Amino acid sequence: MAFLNHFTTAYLKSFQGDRLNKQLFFILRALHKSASSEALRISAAGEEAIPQKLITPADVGEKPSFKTLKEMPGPSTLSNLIEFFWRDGFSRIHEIQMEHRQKYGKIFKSRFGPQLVVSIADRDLVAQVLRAERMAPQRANMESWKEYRDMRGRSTGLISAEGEEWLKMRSVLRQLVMRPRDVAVFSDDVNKVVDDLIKRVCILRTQASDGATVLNMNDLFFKYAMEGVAAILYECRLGCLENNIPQETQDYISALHLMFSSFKTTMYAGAIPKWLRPVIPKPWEEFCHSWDGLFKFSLIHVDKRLAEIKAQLEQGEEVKGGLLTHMLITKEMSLEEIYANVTEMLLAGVDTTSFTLSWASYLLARHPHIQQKIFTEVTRTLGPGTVATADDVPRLPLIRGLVKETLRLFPVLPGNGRITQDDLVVGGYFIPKGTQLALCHYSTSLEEETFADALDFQPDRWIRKDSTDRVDNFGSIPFGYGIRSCIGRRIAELEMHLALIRLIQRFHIGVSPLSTDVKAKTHGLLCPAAPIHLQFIEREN
Ligand code: HEM
Repeated sequence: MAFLNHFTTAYLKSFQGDRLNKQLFFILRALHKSASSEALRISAAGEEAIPQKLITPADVGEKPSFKTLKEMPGPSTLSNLIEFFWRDGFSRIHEIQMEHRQKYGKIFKSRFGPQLVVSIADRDLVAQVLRAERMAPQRANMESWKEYRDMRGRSTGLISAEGEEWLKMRSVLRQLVMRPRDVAVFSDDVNKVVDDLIKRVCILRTQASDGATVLNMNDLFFKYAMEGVAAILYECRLGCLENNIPQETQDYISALHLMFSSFKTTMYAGAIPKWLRPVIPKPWEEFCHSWDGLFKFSLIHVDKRLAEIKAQLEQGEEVKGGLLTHMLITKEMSLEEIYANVTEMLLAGVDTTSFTLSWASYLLARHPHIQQKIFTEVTRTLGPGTVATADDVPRLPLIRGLVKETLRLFPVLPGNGRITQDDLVVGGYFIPKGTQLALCHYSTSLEEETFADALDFQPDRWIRKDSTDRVDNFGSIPFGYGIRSCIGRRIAELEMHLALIRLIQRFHIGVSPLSTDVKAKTHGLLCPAAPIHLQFIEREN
């Protein structure tokens, strides 16, 4: 989901902010106040209803004490250019976030040509911005995504849609997958994919010279995540974990790799102005080519299910099914909207989940004592050999802590974006409506004030001691927050929890001598900078 990274949005929107003066701010605020006093945000499962809070002059004191964007510190355009284009800053976005936080403080600005981005690297300020969101928050300018869809006559999906269009689709989808109990029904489907994951681990380790090592875990988890999410979205199996992967699945994987491996290329597709495309055609061509591949795959699977449903109805049979069947039968979304949403969800759901699983198993391997503690919890709670379902997960707080802690240390999306829909005062600065914000989740999740010994891997820090003890959420919000947060969160958690439980039940996971100390790099998402090789040693039950 390279699109979510704040630096990728840098080119997207021209900034008009510094011009607004403080007097105008008071007039605008007064208008906003009357319009929004009773506004409540949509209440959704897992999306708390929060009274909309706009920043008013009263909030900032009778005498305005806020500063303008001109006064905000930050790196110069030139140093940014050098950092990104000469020093390959694109692969160190998470580190640059930390460096800038250190150097410029909780809030700073960066300029990328005409685009100004305000970065917010503080838990409480991030909370303030997200709590003040309106009904349909905007993440970034999605012009290039929309242009492709218009060109091909396709609809936008949740990621690329905005405003009313987005709100309509979101209200359909959130009813289907936002609550843990909505996705619990997919436990059996996901467990079948976990069966295949375990079989694959067994095959791969027997092929290794030591009979234990699986090389490049992310390759395996990529296939697992794709198979898992497709089992839920398309209600079918793709064969990713088989010895011979079917051609159409392979074509899809290539399209997906093209979208991400050429991260810079796809980023430039949006950055390069249309008039320059005849001179530099490759980025836009590759961008369109990978989208063609992704849509083609969804069309095949959605159309197949649609044909099955029609045949069943013609036979007078009762139609039963999962998510896709529900969407096709209820027709709350048009067929084009269904194509677009399953395409975007599959795109969003594979690398995110597989990187997190790779990091989680790497961390387990690096911390055998913690792994043993989790193994003990799992065996004591479930008993030997039990295949866990979603209903068991609440009784396994360390498994949940493992995933949360992994995402705190390695948030797949190290930064997220928002375009302000109101004028705001944040951290003492006046930020005009329409400003691109970058929420620096990587840096907030490593803040000592929120997480003691922040660099240490401690899954048990997420276990509540009593009902009053709340681990502060805004320090680490890997799935985002509020109405525009990750729609696939519960699906991802189900896939990760069930896979990790079974791997821990069956194997002791160790670091292979072939794997050195693996660091993170940013490649759109935060991913391992080197392949992770792990040993899987069968446990004796
Ligand atoms: C570890 C796994 C995952 C992580 C860490 C993750 C993280 C995120 C984040 C941070 C956002 C942006 C939220 C915001 O702007 O506030 C997001 C959006 C989104 N994610 Fe995920 N995600 C994961 C897995 C998935 C899966 C499995 C799916 C689909 C099945 C999915 C589908 C989406 C979609 C469609 C959006 C856009 C939502 C909207 O704009 O309404 N994600 N995700």
